[in-house]
Amino acid sequence: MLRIRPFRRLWLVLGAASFGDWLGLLATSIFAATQVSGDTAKGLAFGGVIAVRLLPALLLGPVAGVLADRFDRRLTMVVCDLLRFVLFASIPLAALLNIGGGLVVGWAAVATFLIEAITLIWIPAKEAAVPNLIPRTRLEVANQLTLITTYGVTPVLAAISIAVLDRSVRAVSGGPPQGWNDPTQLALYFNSLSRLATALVVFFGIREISGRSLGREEGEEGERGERQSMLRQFVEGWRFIGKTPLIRGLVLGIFGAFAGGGVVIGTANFFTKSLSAGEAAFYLLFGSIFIGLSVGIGLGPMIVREMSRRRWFGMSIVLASASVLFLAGSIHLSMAILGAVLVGAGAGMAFLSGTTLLGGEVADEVRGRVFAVVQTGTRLVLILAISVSSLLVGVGGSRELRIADLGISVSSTRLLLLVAGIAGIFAGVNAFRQMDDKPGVPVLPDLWGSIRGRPLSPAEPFTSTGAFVVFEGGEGAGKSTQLAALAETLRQEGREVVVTREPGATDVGVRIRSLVLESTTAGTAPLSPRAEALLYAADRAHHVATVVRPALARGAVVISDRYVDSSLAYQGAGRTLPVDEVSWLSAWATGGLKPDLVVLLDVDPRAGLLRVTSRGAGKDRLEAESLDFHDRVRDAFLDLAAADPKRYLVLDGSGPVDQIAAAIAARVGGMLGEPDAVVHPGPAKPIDLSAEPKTTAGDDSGGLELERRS
Ligand SMILES: Nc1ncnc2c1ncn2[C@@H]1O[C@H](COP(=O)(O)OP(=O)(O)OP(=O)(O)O)[C@@H](O)[C@H]1O
Ligand SMILES: Cc1cn([C@H]2C[C@H](O)[C@@H](COP(=O)(O)O)O2)c(=O)[nH]c1=O
Repeated sequence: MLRIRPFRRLWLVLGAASFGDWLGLLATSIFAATQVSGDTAKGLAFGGVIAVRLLPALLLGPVAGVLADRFDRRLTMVVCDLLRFVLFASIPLAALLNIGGGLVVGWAAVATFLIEAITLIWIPAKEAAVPNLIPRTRLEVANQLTLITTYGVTPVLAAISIAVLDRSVRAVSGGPPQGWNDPTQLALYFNSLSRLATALVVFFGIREISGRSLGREEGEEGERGERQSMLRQFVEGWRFIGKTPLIRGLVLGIFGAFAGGGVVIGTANFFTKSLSAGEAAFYLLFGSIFIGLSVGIGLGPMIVREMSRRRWFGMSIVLASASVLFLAGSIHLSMAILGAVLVGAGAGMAFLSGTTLLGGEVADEVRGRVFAVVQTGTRLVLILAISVSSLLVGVGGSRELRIADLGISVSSTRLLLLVAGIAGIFAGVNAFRQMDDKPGVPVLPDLWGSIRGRPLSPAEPFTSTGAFVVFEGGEGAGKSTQLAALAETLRQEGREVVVTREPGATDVGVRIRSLVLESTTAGTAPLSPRAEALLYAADRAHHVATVVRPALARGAVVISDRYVDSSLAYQGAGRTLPVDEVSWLSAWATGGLKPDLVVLLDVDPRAGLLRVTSRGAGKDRLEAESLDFHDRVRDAFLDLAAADPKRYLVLDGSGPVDQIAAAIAARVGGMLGEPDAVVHPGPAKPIDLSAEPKTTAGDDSGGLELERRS
């Protein structure tokens, strides 16, 4: 990632600037407190500076995004940083003027307000520029790097630096620091210089940030007379957010997550009391949330791997909110610490996936405005959630609930956490629904598959008016015989029937069939199991795309001699390749197309193979496999049928041909209805890898249907 020159430079300056900003935040607050005397005044000065930092979001937030989308982002960043350079330096310089503590604190507050207002413009410009510097596929890693640098490494470094600076100054001067050598003042000078450095590097070293965007080109045209008004740009930004389900889901999800986080922060102090834990527990819980955040941001993508980022976002919010519920029910500090780590992990993953989605899926011309809304909204939601929840926790008191020997304190704090958790879960589910890019794909199997690098694919959109019947079974089970009989019956009823098979129903398939079934010539290496699986999958992909789907779309009844189950049984159980991998491969090859009915003809492999050899044509490569191999194949077929009994008709293939044919015709006839009213049982669904075997349902099989083998 850091090999990309403009990104490397931006990351370095952002790291330095973020370090400076954290130093600045700590220093301004401490600095203001040291300018006045008395506990109350110190507390007011400290809190006042923090409050003033949050205030501009209320006033300027919405406009900031318009500026980021309207003007050259590089110049916007440079001008903002030069102004911040001057303002940061002005705070300690004011103290040197001997104008009195009150005025110095007043100026610190004004300068902080202005700095924060400028930051509101700088952040959307920077956030909107980053996606233009790197390929989309690397955006997540870039976000990981910047988030960990900004919220993980630099705040810790800043706190350590201030402490070390303070100690060093005291050691050198032999007393408390005075005037310019005060570490808080030095930190502010450093903050100021870091902003100057950022401005210079962005101006001279990262010209790419100026890249053209439609909106800004429009802006330039506007200078020739057609320029959109700022008000219109502002309104359009909001309209875009309101009308685009992905963005709406993202924004609401992020707000929900921040509201939950705010409630956790607002109630944290009372919560630790309700655990009867000491003051240190408060800091322990905070530390745990931060550890969780780092885990979520740093390890999240490695854990979920191929998971759809849109799904991951909603799921992360649900994880964080469910963990808030867990926190609400914690009766011991160890439980609360686990809950706090999980809250942090969920929030970190939501933060990372949300930022990446915003960067990757929002068009450049509105990106600044969307980032500005998120930035402003999150601050407001956070302040509201913290203040309202810290007010409410005081109300209501607490009751002691005795369950067995445990005394659980049921306080308004826990109730608030409960409400926040439930509301967060709703926000997460709502975000998931609005943004889902795999509708119909079951969530947990998809998550499990993704963790193992094989996410489920959504079924290809496809309207079928026909029906898809597949014959499966071991060698010589009687598939071709029964398939021909069924086709004849259906044709006599006046239906369009397409008889096909795997492998070998297409020109490509014929060539694949000879590759997989012809015995290897002496001296050449035998076909490897994986290559064999891929060849069957390739045949299937082409077969489904060129024969099966078009026929189903026409309304025909498609009857295929073998399909996906043959791969699961032969390559999975027979060749002992991981069945879920073979299943995933077939699901991908077929776009998730499942048959409406699978007729499984079960015969003992010994009998089946005898039938095959009695045809006198010799054995192909698979027929020549060992009896053990064929036994495994048979068992696998029966297990698959048992796992999805409604979709299978399992018949004893050693019975009389006519009886088997009658049983099949009855089942298929019942499924299809009257010839001119073909009912398709349901749309194609993705293959669910998590299905556990279930018992076989009874059916109209004329007494031939097999019991499930244990
Ligand atoms: N129920 C049955 N009872 C006795 N013989 C049968 C029965 N069904 C089919 N046969 C015979 O068994 C042999 C194999 O039948 P068929 O070709 O239909 O099986 P298959 O499952 O399609 O075989 P393959 O695995 O080679 O595709 C044929 O000679 C057929 O006439
Ligand atoms: C589709 C499919 C088939 N096979 C095997 C099963 C048989 O041994 C042959 C096909 O021969 P048939 O006479 O047409 O039945 O191929 C397989 O191993 N995997 C598959 O996916």
